[in-house]
Amino acid sequence: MAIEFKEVSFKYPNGYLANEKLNLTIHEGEKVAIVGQNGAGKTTAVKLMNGLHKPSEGTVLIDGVDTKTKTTAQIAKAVGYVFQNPDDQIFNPDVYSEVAYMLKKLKLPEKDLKGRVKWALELTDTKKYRKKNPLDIPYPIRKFVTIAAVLATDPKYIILDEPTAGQDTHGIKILEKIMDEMTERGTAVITITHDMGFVVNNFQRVIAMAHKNIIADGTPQDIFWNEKVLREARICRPQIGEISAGLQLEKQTLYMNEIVREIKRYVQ
Ligand SMILES: Nc1ncnc2c1ncn2[C@@H]1O[C@H](COP(=O)(O)OP(=O)(O)OP(=O)(O)O)[C@@H](O)[C@H]1O
Repeated sequence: MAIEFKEVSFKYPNGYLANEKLNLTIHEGEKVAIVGQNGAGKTTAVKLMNGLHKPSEGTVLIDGVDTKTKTTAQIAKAVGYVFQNPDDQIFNPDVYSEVAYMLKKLKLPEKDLKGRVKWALELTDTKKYRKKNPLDIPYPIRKFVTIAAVLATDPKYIILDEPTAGQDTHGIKILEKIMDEMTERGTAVITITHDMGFVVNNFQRVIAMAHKNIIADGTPQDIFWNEKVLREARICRPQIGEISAGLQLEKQTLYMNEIVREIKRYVQ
């Protein structure tokens, strides 16, 4: 079971080509970060995954089914997409209704609906806001409300578009807990982010995009020690990597525990 892109290109109605011949496979249960400069085509690519966009050329398959043969609503049952801007997603007058909305549409029995909403609100730490108007709560929490609304539908694949934007350390911890819980349940988590520290701490697979295309797909080590990829995707090596490079350690690393071990070896 997988999301597969085969030579996928996408052109916006104004003729702008935003993705060009993308090839990609993401399996159920995988955790993947997508990184790259602004305008590289990341959001366009993930919208192709859940049918918000259909390819201009090539094929997107969800568990073997061509997205062109399904409506966005049908695809969204398997592939949940959390918008970059929560205000593009939220339209209900209170948090509980927002999280329950899709489940009502799917005609889930009342008991199951309540259980799912409770679970999603607890996992995202938004339960205490359930009676509030989403517009009256701060942006980072509003973002978690939109995550809860998608989690509640229990998708096989979940896309988080820049979930780290505006989050403090507490918010990042909640995000990490959500991603871990989802991958444990076998859900694939696909995350666009500009926070490279978050990437190395949470992902073993990183896709780097630049100029409408995927320029690298590998481990954090493959991505962050490749100067050409860093330059083209206009991304920075995470701080631990910079320190490691600056100190010219024998074993270059991106990870805190490893750099501590390496430095201890020098001072002992
Ligand atoms: N509706 C649209 N019509 C025309 N061009 C668009 C449209 N939406 C996006 N684009 C263009 O497509 C390109 C890719 O946009 P996309 O949002 O996929 O990039 P991104 O990598 O997600 O960037 P960011 O990190 O800034 O969100 C950009 O140049 C953008 O201006």
